[in-house]
Amino acid sequence: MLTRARSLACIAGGVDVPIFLQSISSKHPSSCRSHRRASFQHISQIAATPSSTMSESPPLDKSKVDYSVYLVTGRDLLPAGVDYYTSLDLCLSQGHVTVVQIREKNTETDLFLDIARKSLAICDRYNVPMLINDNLSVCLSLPERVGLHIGQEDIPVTEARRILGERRLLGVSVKNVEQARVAMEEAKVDYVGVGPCYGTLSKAGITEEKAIGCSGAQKIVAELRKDGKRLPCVLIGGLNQKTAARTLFGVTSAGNAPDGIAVISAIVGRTDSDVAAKELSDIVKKYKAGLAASAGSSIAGVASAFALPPSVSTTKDVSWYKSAVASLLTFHRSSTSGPPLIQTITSHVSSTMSANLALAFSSSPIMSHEAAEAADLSLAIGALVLNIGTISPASLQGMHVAGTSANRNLKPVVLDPVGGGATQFRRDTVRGILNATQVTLLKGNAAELASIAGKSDEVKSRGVDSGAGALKDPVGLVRDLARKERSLVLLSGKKDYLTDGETVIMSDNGHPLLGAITGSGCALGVTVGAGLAAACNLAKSQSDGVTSLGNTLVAHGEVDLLVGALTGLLAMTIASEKAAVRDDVRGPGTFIPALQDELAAVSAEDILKMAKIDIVSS
Ligand SMILES: Cc1ncc(COP(=O)(O)OP(=O)(O)O)c(N)n1
Ligand SMILES: Cc1ncsc1CCOP(=O)(O)O
Repeated sequence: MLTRARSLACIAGGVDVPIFLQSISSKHPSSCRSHRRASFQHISQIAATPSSTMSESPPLDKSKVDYSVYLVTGRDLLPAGVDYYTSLDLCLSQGHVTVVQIREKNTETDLFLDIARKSLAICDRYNVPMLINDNLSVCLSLPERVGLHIGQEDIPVTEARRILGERRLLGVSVKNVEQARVAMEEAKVDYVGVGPCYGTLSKAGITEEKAIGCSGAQKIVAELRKDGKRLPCVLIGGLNQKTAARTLFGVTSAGNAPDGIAVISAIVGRTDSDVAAKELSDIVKKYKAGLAASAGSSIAGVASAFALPPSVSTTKDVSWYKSAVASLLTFHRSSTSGPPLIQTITSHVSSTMSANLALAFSSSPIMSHEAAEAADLSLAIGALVLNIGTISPASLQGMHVAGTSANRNLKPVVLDPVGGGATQFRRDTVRGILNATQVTLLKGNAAELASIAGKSDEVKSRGVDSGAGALKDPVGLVRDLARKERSLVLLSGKKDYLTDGETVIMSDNGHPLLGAITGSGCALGVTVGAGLAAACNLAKSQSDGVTSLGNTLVAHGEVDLLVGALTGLLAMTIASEKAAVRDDVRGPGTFIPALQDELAAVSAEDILKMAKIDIVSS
C-alpha cells in the first residue's frame, strides 16, 4: 500500500536523481494484495526509467561474489556506546567480511535510505557487495550494484526479479527443500540464505524449536547441489565463532557444501568487530581448505572425518562387522605410530579408572580440562572425550574450547551426557555442547538419550543411575537421534545399540558387574573414543594420499567410524565377561583390576569368538 510518496534526491553514481520513494517494504499483509501489485508495478516503472538505472556505477560481477562471511547489520545489537558506521567500517577494514546486507526493521524508509547510502559508501571503500533487506524502494533508489534480500513472506521472488532486472543481486531465505527448489528453478535468485539453523535472539520468534538444525540445512544444501546444480548459499541463524565450524561440517554431505555463513550478533555484538570478522573468516577458510584437501577422496567430504561416515554400498553383515572389528583391533594393538592420545575431560569420580582403562586399551590418556591448552592439544590427540559427570564452570569452558578445536582439526569427539536428563542445568549443558561442537559419537543410557531426543516422557530420569526404564523403540530412538545430530549414537544398557543413522547394531555382550562399579560407563566412552581414533589411523595408514590440513593429517582412505566405535564397545564388554569368570574375581572390588588386565589382553580372536552382535531394525 502506498502510505505516502515523497520526492527525495537519491545519489546514483554520483548524480542526484529525483525519484518517488514509497515508504513501503516488500513485506505486506496479504489483505493489501491488489495495492501491493499496483505498488510493484509503480516501482517497476521507476526501475525501467533510464534515470533510475544509475548506470554510471559499474555493475556487479555476480559470479565473483564471495559469500564466505556475509554480514547482516543490526543496529539494535551494537554494544552500548558503539557507533553503527564505526563498527561497520571496522569490521570491513581487514577484508574479512565479504558481503553486507543492510537490515533495518521498523525504520522509516527515508531513514533506511539514508543509512543505506552511508553504508554503501563504506562498502564501496572496501569493495564489498551490498544488499538491502526486504525494502524494494530503498534498493531501487540505490545504484544497480546494490542487491536485495527477501524472505518467504515478502514480495514473491519472481516478482522481485522482474522488477529488479537481471543485474541486481537477489537472494531469498529458504527453510525447506521445496522453497529451495522454487528459488532455484522458478525465481532464478542468485543465492539463498538457509535457516534459521539455530534459535537466535537477533530475530523475533526464532526459537530452538523453529530452527531447522544441521539436518534441515543439510537437506537444503544437498538439493541446491543436486544434478550438478550450484546455487550459492549461506547458513544463517545462531552462527557464531562457536557454532560455525560444527555447522559447516555438520551440514556438508557427500561434498555438498555451503558457501559461507551469514551472521548478525557474532560481529555486530562485538566492540572488536574486525577481530570477530577475522575469527569467522578463519573458520570458513579452514573449512574450505579441508574440503579442497579431501576433494576426490572416498571420504564423503572432510566432514566425514568427524561426522557420519558415508553410506556404504557393500552389504555388511554380522560376520563382516566381526572381522572388521578384529582387524581394526589388531591394527590398533600393533600400530607403529604409537598409541593414540585420548584427551578426556571427565568426572573426577571416574578419572583414574578412565585413564587406566585407556592405557589398557593401547591408548594414552590425557586428562586435561584446561581451556588454555585445548587448542594446542587438539593438534596431537587421536580423539576427544567429553563427559559431564561432575561438570564445573572451568571444565565446561575447557570442553567448549576443546570441542571446537577438535572439530577444526578433524578429530573425533565423543560426548557422554552423564545424568543429561536429570536437571535443567544438565539439559542446557548438553544442548550447549551439541550446538557448539559437532559430536562424532553421542553415548548415553536410555534416560540421557531420551532427554536429548525430547522423549523424556518415555523414561523417567532419576539421575546418573537411571536408564533401566525401557524405551518403547530403542532402535527408532537411536536412529532418529543419529540422523538429527549427524553423529553416531551408542545407547548403553543391558543390551547396547550402536548406529550411524542407517545401520543399527545391537550388542549383547557385557557383564552385570560392570554396573556394580563406578566409572565403567565413563571408561566405555574412552575405549569408544580410542576405537574412533584407531579407525582414523587405519584409514590414514591405508591411504596413498595423506594431506596436510594445518598440522592435521586427513586420510584419503575410508574412515569407518561405526567399526571404530564397535571396536571400543566390544573390547570393553568382552573384557568384562572374561574378567567376571576369573577365579580371582569374587565381587566388584576384585573385578576392577581383572577388568583392567582383560582389557589389556582382549584380542582379535576373542572378538571373533565372543562377540554377540546383531543388525536390527525397529
Ligand atoms: C542471508 C540471509 N538469509 C536469511 C535472511 C532472513 O530473511 P527474512 O526471512 O526475510 O527475515 P528478515 O531478515 O526479513 O527478518 C536474511 N535476512 N539474510
Ligand atoms: C535475520 C535472520 N534470519 C534468520 S535467523 C536471523 C538472525 C541471525 O542473527 P544471528 O547471526 O545473530 O543469529
